[in-house]
Amino acid sequence: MDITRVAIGIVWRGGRVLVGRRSQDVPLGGAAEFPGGKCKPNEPPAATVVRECREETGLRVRVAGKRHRCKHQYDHGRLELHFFDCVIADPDGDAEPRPPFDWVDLQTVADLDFPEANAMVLSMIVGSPLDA
Ligand SMILES: Nc1nc2c([nH]c(=O)n2[C@H]2C[C@H](O)[C@@H](COP(=O)(O)OP(=O)(O)OP(=O)(O)O)O2)c(=O)[nH]1
Repeated sequence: MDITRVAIGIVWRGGRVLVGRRSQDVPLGGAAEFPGGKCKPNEPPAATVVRECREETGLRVRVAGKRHRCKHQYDHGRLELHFFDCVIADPDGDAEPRPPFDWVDLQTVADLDFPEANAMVLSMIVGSPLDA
């Protein structure tokens, strides 16, 4: 069965992370989400996450490290999810994300309605935040 590779960024700044909301007309519509998306053929997930963060939030990020990898079966397909800790590439530059993305306190993040596949990574980041 086909598996779709997805790369997702946990973008940190001063104890907060970037969170958006999925459109209503896509799978998992209306859920909270970290920036990310599907990997293009032959595209390494670390490159996907930088590209998707730029496309979705307007911000340039760099990968600080791998955080978690898991597989998850949704009704809309089977995914292999690669989660990366990321930081703003230019720490002195503008870090105002494009809506619906916004900076959210880590304490608040765990209460949001993220997709099922995020459950493990959410407890990981709350228990062990990146100092950025
Ligand atoms: N962006 C994002 N996607 C997530 C998260 N958690 C989670 O299970 N997903 C799932 C939802 C989707 O099935 C998949 C991401 O695919 P997508 O459809 O958003 O990707 P994309 O931006 O490349 O979309 P497309 O325009 O090519 O359709 O990963 C998350 O935190 N962020």
